[in-house]
Amino acid sequence: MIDIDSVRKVYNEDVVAVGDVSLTIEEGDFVSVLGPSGCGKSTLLFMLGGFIEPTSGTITVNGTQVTSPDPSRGMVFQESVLFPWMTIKENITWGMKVLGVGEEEREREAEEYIEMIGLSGFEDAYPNSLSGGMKQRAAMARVLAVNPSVLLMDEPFGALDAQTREMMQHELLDIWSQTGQTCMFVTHSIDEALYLSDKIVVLSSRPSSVESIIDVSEHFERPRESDIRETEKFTELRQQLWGMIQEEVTV
Ligand SMILES: Nc1ncnc2c1ncn2[C@@H]1O[C@H](COP(=O)(O)OP(=O)(O)OP(=O)(O)O)[C@@H](O)[C@H]1O
Repeated sequence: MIDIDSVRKVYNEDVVAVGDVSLTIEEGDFVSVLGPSGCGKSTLLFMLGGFIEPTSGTITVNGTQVTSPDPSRGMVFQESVLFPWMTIKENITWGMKVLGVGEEEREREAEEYIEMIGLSGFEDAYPNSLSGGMKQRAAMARVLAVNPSVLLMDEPFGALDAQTREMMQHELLDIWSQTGQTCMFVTHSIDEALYLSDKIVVLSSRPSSVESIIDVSEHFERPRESDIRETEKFTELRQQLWGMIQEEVTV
């Protein structure tokens, strides 16, 4: 369980990036964060990752306070973070190597994740020879290979074309259903948040706090098909969320 308790972040003593956020995320839940531009979504995610320290308040994961980055919390960024001088397989096994996992296990795990993420046949390719979508899949495999219990994603599909983005959303749900990780997903896309999430957290404009939490799992069962986007309920929830964010922008 993730417990975010009265977390505030002030940059340079005057930019209140996160005002006062309290939130509980159950183990295995897929939670997306929406909110007006600049309301502190990425800052909140980086604090969860342990990359940035809150100015006040605490974040605990399964009872342990987050004070620094940890391999149990994997992070996927908008631009895939891969070493260009390493092959896809070397990139994926790198984190395990750093953690001291033996070669045989590294090979076995890498093969499993390469298959899971649909990159079989590209093990020995270098990142520059892959498409944007393939690079992002490899970046995800690299994070998943160290088996984090929490997956933090900052607009991971934001740089992809619409079609690839939809495919990646589907694949992410497929992987998540197999791994059961707790996911926190930051996005600007209401549709993406609705399709992927159990819950959607809407943040208010700066200084941000939790404006509302929408329970999507109440309305859509899993596994989800992409045609849930055509349902009346989806349209209704999209309009509700759009209204909330618009209201925050104009406050
Ligand atoms: N390192 C930093 N130093 C100073 N101010 C920062 C820093 N990082 C972010 N900010 C400011 O903090 C606020 C929140 O930024 P953040 O990127 O967390 O918001 P966001 O909701 O993710 O934004 P967006 O929706 O545009 O991606 C913004 O006003 C931003 O300019």
